Amino acid sequence: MSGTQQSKPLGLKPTFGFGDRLGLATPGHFEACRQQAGPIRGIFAQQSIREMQRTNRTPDDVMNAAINDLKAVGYTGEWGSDADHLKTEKDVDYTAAAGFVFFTIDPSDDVDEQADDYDAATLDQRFAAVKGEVAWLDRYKGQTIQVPDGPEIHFDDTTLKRAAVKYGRAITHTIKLASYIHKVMTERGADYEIELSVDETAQPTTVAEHYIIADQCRENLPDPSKLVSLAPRYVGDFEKGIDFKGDIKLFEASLAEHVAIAEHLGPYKLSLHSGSDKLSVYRSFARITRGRFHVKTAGTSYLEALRAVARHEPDLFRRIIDFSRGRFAVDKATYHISADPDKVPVPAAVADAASLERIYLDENDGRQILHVTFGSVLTDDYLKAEMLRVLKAHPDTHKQVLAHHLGKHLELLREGMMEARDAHATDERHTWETASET
Ligand SMILES: O=C(O)[C@@H](O)[C@H](O)[C@H](O)C(=O)CO
Repeated sequence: MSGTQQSKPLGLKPTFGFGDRLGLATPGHFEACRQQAGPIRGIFAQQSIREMQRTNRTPDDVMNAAINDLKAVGYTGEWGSDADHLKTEKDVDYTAAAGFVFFTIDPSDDVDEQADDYDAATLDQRFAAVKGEVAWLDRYKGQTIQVPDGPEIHFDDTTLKRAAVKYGRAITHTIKLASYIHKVMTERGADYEIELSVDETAQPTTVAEHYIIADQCRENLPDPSKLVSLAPRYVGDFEKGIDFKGDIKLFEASLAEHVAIAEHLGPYKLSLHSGSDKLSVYRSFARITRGRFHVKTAGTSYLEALRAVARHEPDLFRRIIDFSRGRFAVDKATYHISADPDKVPVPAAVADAASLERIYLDENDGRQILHVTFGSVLTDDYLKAEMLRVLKAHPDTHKQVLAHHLGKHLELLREGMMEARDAHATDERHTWETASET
């Protein structure tokens, strides 16, 4: 298979992840890129281990769906593949064998998610348990570091203890898994790149914690240049399938500090997970990162597939809604979402098909009910077969709704990049334009 059909590392170029849980979305994803991406590169094969487990799909299924659909549209440009939320060496073997070249390390199971709430006594107790794993602590002890164009960070004892308790074991896990990825890809003779993601944790990553995580990666990864992306836990709420919740000005100010650290210790991109539908922050995310970003989406494409089903077979859409409502209480368990099904009318109470589409695909609570139950629907033999039948019978509708919806995402990101370029036209610092040439 020719090189142009294989995914490749995309370095510091602006990238957008198109998670496809069905294996039929790439035509619409590619069309969205064709219409709106500009210099943003598409990562057309992106699934987490969790998603593949929930949909009974393999890394080969995900990779081959992207390759075949890109070949079908005659695309010979560069594109990426993201083996997302990897936690173990087995996850690495499983996805590397399918040809993935971008590996998202997720050490969140080793993050102490209550660390910010510990009082001094509890913090000392927790610190005693991790002390043996954080020999790096002395490197920062008593230091005050002024990050160029960024925050002044004071590494006082409490800050260091809290960072050690919160991320100490996650740093160890990251270095170990990154070293294994390096070994596997070197043996395969394949280039690769890494993202570190702690986005799915309860408490925001402080600038001191970001600095320590990135500095330790720079010191200990076999090839630090392979760390092209980092997803801290940002301030604000990034719930699945709906727009950003929080103070945008606070988010922008915090993001600017994270960007300064990434430029100083990297450079590497900042990554935004659960990027689906975060339309209110996209322009500032692209502007403040100056186009040095990665955005990940997945659930929103599943919802657009349901929109295509709703438009052609409303009775099947009703059946999927009823089934999803029955599964919601169980499936919502691993997500941080605020949907309340009691606030959403059951399909039998909504006669009009257009109203049902609006309630369950354009309003927050309905979107989240359908979003988090994707795994149950896509592992129900009848509903999955019916959904695939309708989408295969109406590929143009599926492609059109995806291109329209994901196109809105890309358009806002591109506008933010243009704002950055205009604002920094005379700035000699690396901007997204030079990155996109490397
Ligand atoms: O649900 C998943 O496992 C993925 O969508 C994962 O959350 C991914 O990293 C993401 O944030 C896409 O929106």
